[in-house]
Amino acid sequence: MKIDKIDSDKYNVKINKDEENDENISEEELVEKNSERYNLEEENPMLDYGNIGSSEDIEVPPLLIDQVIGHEESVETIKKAAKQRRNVLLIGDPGVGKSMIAKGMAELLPPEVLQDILVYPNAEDNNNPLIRPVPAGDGKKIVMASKHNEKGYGEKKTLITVFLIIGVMALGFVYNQILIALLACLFIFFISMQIKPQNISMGPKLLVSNGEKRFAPFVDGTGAHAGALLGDVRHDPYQSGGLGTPAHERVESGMIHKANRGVLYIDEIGTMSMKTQQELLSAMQEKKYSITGQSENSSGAMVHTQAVPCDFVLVASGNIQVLEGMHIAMRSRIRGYGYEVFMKDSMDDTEENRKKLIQFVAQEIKNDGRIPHFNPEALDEIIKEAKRRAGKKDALTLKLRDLGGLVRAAGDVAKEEGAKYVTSEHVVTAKKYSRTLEQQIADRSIVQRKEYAVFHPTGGKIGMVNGLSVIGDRSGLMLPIAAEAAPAQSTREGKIIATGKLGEIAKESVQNVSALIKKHTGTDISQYDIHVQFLQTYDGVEGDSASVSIAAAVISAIEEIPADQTVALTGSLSVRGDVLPIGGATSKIEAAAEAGIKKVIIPRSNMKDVMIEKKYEEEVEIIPVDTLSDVLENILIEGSKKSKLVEKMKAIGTAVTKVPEGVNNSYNTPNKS
Ligand SMILES: Nc1ncnc2c1ncn2[C@@H]1O[C@H](COP(=O)(O)OP(=O)(O)OP(=O)(O)O)[C@@H](O)[C@H]1O
Repeated sequence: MKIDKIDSDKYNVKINKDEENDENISEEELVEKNSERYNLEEENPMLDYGNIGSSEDIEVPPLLIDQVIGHEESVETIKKAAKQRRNVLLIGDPGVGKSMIAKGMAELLPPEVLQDILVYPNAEDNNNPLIRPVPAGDGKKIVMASKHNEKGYGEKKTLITVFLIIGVMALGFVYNQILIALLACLFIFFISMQIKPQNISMGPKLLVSNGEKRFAPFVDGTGAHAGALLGDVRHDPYQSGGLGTPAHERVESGMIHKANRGVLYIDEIGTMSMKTQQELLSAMQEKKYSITGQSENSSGAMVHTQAVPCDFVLVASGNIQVLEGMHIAMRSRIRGYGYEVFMKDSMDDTEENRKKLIQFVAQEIKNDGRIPHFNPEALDEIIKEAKRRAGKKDALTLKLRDLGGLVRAAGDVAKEEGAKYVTSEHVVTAKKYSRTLEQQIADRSIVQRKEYAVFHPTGGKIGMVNGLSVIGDRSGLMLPIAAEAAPAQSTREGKIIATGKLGEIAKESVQNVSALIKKHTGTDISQYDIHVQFLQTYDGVEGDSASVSIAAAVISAIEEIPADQTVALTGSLSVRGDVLPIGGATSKIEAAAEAGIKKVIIPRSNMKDVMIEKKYEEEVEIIPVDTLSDVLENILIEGSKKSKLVEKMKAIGTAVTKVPEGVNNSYNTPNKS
């Protein structure tokens, strides 16, 4: 900590020296300056492709589980779970491969133990159909044999009926009693329709068929209602007089039964009703579950089959919030008889992982089947994008569903041009088409805000700063913040009035900064009513990283020192005045550059995450900071008021570094007196 602070002071001196010439800095100089700070030249060296001419030469493993990229530990656990038939709870972001892993698990379960399930009528109790499991493949044969008997009988019956009718009509002609003969024929016809021998109407129905399956079944029960999940018995209005369809014919299996001896996958399990989760739990415990009509008003509710086997492995998944809606007993069951797996959203940027990523591209092309293969430069462009999307410099994203979208979009562009291979240019073009909704909203908001002059990236203004935020996953957004300080109306203490969704964050950061301001500038902000406003904030904006910006706006307002409008800033502020890391550094810097900002202040610890596109490197200077005083030094417009304030504020950093080594200085806030 001590060394950090001393370094940061030195660094600030360097920044200040650099800034003497900032006004006339050329694009090349700016790139050089930025590259010194965040090692541009290190970024994305080409992968050695050896004798790989295109993604066509990359082998795609036959088993789905071996196609899963970047989750080695999770895959290990899944393999263990498959061997022992354990339940699994997969927690992770959308699109990181949860359902893919569950499908892969089904391939690992032994297929030779699969069963077909037949349902038979019960002669003793019509409403209690009988269940008979048979080895996979036999179910169909049994039903076919029964149908064959039925067909033979039907043919015979038709033949006899036809003979009888012809005979009666002949007699009618002979004795000239045609009308009586016609009535007799009609009677014979009705009788023949009603005759069904016992053994034929008792033929079974195939409830679950696994005959042609090479692997254990994988059943996706996501979002299924109770009937589809647990089975149902259809309603039949013709129940009186024996005219209706027999009860066993109306029984429908549920997903839990179809998943017997395989995998039942349920995404967002926490959104399922507690009742259904409870039923699912008892099915898991008993490994068999009787089917009944799910609607109380239906005739199906009277039917109750014998217990139907449902010995499935449950793979439940969702994001971390899903745990809130999950039945406690269900979670405990998975924990006790299975594994909980937390899935990563990024992997280290190593050569091995880059190779896995190009294997992913080859897989997506093969699965899509409609796009050309990628040449090495295009593969490199995908690796670069995976780095950018990870939001960290030494990482590659594992949100591969989204990245797969870019692969397909690039393929479509190449196909439209009739190109043999997808090139890096196609990938760059595709990025424009595969922008997320949030990116499109962010882009449009920049244009709109410029049009309506919500922010002006020139000159200085008191109490107004350009904050930066992210919406969605990775879309940067300018977040202009205005603060106004007026003497408190109440004699006891001032108020912090912050409007909009980010109000709470604004209040917190003003409270955080109040102690610092009082200690180091002597200004007691409780004597002011402070108004903070986020100008034209889009609802989905996340505001954690706005605390440094709010503090800067408030200090500028109280001290009446104008803030530089060519500067944008982001960072999370600690109560001690340290600027802590935030997410989405790259997209925030790019959004600032798009908006015409010249300098962006970011937490120093985020410098390793900066991967802005080449075109922005020439447009914007990135300034790393450690403390609030560094921020003020860079954002406030030069003048005697500023120099005095920054001098005082800098005392925080120096005082903190003077804590003796070995002492945990987080509990030793310097005492000015
Ligand atoms: N780790 C991965 N390795 C290889 N391909 C992946 C991986 N993650 C995602 N994909 C690709 O993305 C597709 C979608 O992933 P999948 O449906 O498994 O994500 P998910 O985590 O289950 O998402 P959700 O929670 O939204 O259902 C996969 O079919 C595959 O093509």
